[in-house]
Amino acid sequence: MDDEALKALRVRIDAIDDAVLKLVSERAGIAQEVGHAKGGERIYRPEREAQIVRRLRENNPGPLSGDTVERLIREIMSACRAVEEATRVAYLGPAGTFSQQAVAKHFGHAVDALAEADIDACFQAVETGRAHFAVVPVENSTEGAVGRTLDLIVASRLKICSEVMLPVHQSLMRKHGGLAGIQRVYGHAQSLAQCQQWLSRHLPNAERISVVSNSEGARRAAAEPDAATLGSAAAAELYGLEVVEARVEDEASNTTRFLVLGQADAAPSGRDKTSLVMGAKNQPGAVVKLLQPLADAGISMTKLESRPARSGNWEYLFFLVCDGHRLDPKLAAALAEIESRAAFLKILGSYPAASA
Ligand SMILES: C=C(O[C@@H]1C=C(C(=O)O)C=C[C@H]1O)C(=O)O
Repeated sequence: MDDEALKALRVRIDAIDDAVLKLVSERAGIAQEVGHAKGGERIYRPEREAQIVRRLRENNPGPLSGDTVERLIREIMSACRAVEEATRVAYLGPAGTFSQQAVAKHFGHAVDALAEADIDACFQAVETGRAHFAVVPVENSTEGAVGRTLDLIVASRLKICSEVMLPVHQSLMRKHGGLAGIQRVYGHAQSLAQCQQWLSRHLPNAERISVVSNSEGARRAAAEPDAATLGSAAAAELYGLEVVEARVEDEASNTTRFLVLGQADAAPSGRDKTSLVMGAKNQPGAVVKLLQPLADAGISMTKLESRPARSGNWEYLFFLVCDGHRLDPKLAAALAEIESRAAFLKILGSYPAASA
């Protein structure tokens, strides 16, 4: 391309950037007005943001991917919210964890992300008002449920107001060098489990050491030249490590689902999910009886998970996710019927279904 042609294209790009800036500024101004109209109510509206994301994904003319369009509009909404108030979001720290990535994916970068020591502290941060929201992992497509999150949510008064699906790619990282000479591999138990086949094949003699977080593994690997760690590639930059091999997870579609917890759940968005937990009486057919009202109403259940209730042996709690909002008349009726049959029922929240 000759210099003149390049120059002409850059003039067009500059004009577009000026227009983008003008429009984004105008958008922030309107969001500010909406914020004032809300008058002290909470600013973040997950159902509205989900609708905006869905509409733009549907209207996406290309060549940008749907995921990219979502990332851009979420970042713009993040910036617009920040003009109104600094949203504080607690997550399972330290920095560099997948939980921090989930915060950025959902809330964008214009929030105060607070790194907490454990999942308990994430709940407490919102319960005590130190944070507005918490983002906590609840299940992984390879490794299953995160028990601590389920146990805490039963007792907490916090509500689920959103979900975040994060594709999880594990990297093997070390201070310097390749696979040769790696004696130990650090990682969070979930990460080690997600990569066990790969580790057995490529590093059969390395010891696997479970640590509280992948970031702790990164911290150790940075100090131990014969050690490596698993974790998000973001940690490599943060801790001065080299990525030896990217995408070492056994399942290419490895995804972790996170919940956003707040003081209230979300209003209907048009495509929602509802999470609930119920206690079954210790009787034959009790679980079937509890689920029957959903089946009768033609409501599909996307998840059923059982946990010991910890209130005596052989008592179980059932965590259930179904399609629909608790305010939809059909689901509301089914829930009322379940409540009349269950030893215990708690609705954990209705929230927009994630688009990807
Ligand atoms: C502007 C609003 O407040 C927040 C910001 C939004 C945005 O930037 O589009 C959307 C929903 C809210 O989280 C609104 O509710 O419309």
